[in-house]
Amino acid sequence: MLTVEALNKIYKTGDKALSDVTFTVPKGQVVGLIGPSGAGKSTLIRCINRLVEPTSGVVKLNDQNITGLSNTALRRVRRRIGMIFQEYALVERLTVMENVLSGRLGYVPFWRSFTRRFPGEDIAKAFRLLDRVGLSAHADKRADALSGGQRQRVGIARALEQDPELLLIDEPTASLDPKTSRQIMRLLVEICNESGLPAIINIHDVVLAQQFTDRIIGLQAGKIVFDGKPSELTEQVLTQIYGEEDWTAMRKGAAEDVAEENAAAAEAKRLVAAL
Ligand SMILES: Nc1ncnc2c1ncn2[C@@H]1O[C@H](COP(=O)(O)OP(=O)(O)OP(=O)(O)O)[C@@H](O)[C@H]1O
Repeated sequence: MLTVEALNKIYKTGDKALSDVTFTVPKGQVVGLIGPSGAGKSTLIRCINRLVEPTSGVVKLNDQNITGLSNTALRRVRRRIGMIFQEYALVERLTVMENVLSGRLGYVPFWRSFTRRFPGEDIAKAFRLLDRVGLSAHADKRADALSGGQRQRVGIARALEQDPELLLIDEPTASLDPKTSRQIMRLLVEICNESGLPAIINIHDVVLAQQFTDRIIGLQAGKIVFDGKPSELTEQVLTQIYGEEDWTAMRKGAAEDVAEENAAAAEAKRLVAAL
C-alpha cells in the first residue's frame, strides 16, 4: 500500500506545486491521475520516489517512510518502485531480453551487470514476463526494431522484472495510437489487479483513464479536487477541473478518435469482403 500524507511542494522559484495532498492506494488498485497542465501531476509522481524533494509531508510504501531516508536507503527503496515512461526509455541497441533484465541492475553486483551475466532465475522470470506481455517471440530482437506498442510492453516487463511493490507510470500512451493505447492500458490494469500491485498513472487522456482505471484522482493547482470512481467523474466535475473550453475540446478530440477508428475498421471490413 502507498500512503501519501499532507504532501506539500514549493519549488525554489516560489511555485506551489502541491498543496496538502493526502491519499492511500491499496494493493492491486490502479489510480489515474488527471488534471490540466501545471496541476502538479508530474511533481506528485516525482515526490513519491523523491526524484523531487517534497517540502513537507510523508510518503510511505508498505509502512516504510520514504521521506527522510538517507541516500543509500533511498536507493534500496527505489528498487521497489517500478517506473514506466512515455518514451519507453529502452536501450535501443540492446535486445528485448537485455532490456528486461536491466530491471535487475539494482540487485545484481556491479561486475555481473557489467558483464551482463544475470542469475538463471532472473532470466527465467524475464521469459515469463515477456510471455505475459505477449513478446515471447521477440526476446532476441533489438529494441529499435519494435513498434511503439511493443516497446511499451518491454517497458512494462522491465519494470516488473524489478519485483516492484508500486508502479509509477508517466503518460504511458502519449506516443501511441488510440487502439494501441487501449491495449496497453488494459494490460497494465490486468497485471496490477492480478498481482496485487498498486499503481499511479499520470494520464492526459481522461476518456482512457475513465475506461480502464479503478479510481481517478483529479488535481488542480496542486490540490486534490476529485477522488473517486471513474463513473463518478461527471461532466460537471470535468468542467470544474479543466474549465469549460478545454474540457469541450478534449471531449471533441476523443469523439473524433473514435469516429476515425470506426471508419478505418469499416474500410478494412469492406476490403476483406471484396477479396
Ligand atoms: N523544476 C521546477 N522548478 C520550478 N517550478 C516547477 C518545476 N517543475 C514544475 N514546476 C511548477 O510546478 C507546477 C506543477 O508542475 P507539474 O509539472 O508537476 O504539472 P503537471 O500537472 O505534471 O503538468 P503537465 O501535464 O503539463 O506535465 C507548475 O506551476 C510548474 O510550473
